[in-house]
Amino acid sequence: MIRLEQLTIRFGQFNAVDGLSLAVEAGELFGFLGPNGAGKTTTIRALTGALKPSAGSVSINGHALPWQLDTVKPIMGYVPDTENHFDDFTGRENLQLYARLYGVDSASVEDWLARLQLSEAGDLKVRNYSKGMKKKLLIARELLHSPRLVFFDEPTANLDAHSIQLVRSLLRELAASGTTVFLTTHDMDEVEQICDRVAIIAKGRLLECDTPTAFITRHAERYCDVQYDRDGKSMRETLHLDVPEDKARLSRIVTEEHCVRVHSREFRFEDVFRKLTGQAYT
Ligand SMILES: Nc1ncnc2c1ncn2[C@@H]1O[C@H](COP(=O)(O)OP(=O)(O)OP(=O)(O)O)[C@@H](O)[C@H]1O
Repeated sequence: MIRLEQLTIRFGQFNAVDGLSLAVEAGELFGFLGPNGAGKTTTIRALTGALKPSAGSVSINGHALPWQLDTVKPIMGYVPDTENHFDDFTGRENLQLYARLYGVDSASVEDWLARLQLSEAGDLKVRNYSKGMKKKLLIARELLHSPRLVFFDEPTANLDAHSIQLVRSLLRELAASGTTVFLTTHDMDEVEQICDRVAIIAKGRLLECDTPTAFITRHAERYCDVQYDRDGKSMRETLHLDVPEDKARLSRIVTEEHCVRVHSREFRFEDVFRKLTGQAYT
């Protein structure tokens, strides 16, 4: 569905995206991660035809962007990280306007208002919406025309815990129905919960691309917290079990001290992200 081949986007002398190659297949929920300023939004702007590659290429279903944008635009949706509603219109009117533009049945407006739990707020002017409501309206708007490929730039930022769960379930449902979902997020739990595959970039370059589980298996570091009692004083240490001295130290504590607790730490996707991007920035 998506192919990036050595994509480079230059602003003056600065390479915001630097020789990035990626392939995303139809129906994948693909996480595109990186620290602030890594080049995620710039890449999405190239993928939605808003920026022309300085070098390399971007294609969707074999159509090169931005030149063949008109061919692929009808199958694409883009939920940016900032919303651009008509504030003096109600939520319902905003969706009705887009439904007419897309040639979509008005029943679809009610369906999407309901799916994003906005039916009750549908007749409220958007200027009176909360940030979270505006984000959900944006998501509804970009899904009205049943796109086969949707770009989401931090879709759960500013949402409460219920809405976050609602949107995550929706993203999984979209992928299950064959829609390709390209997601940027800074929420590493979200990545672990819902992404099929993930690419991590830094300074515009690809660091690694794989499933969340494979990332964790490959990069896992085993730590344990140990607590023991010495002469009535509580002592705590954190030991890195992949370092021989720490492993020997744990063995000594367990056999020679009055050990109260040994607690192994879970290695999470967030640890992988910090490890990889930390290395990229040192
Ligand atoms: N129009 C522009 N002109 C000059 N520099 C730009 C422009 N757009 C983006 N940049 C620079 O390109 C780099 C990548 O920006 P981008 O917005 O793609 O990062 P990001 O990964 O989306 O970051 P964040 O997680 O903070 O949203 C940044 O250094 C940014 O300042």
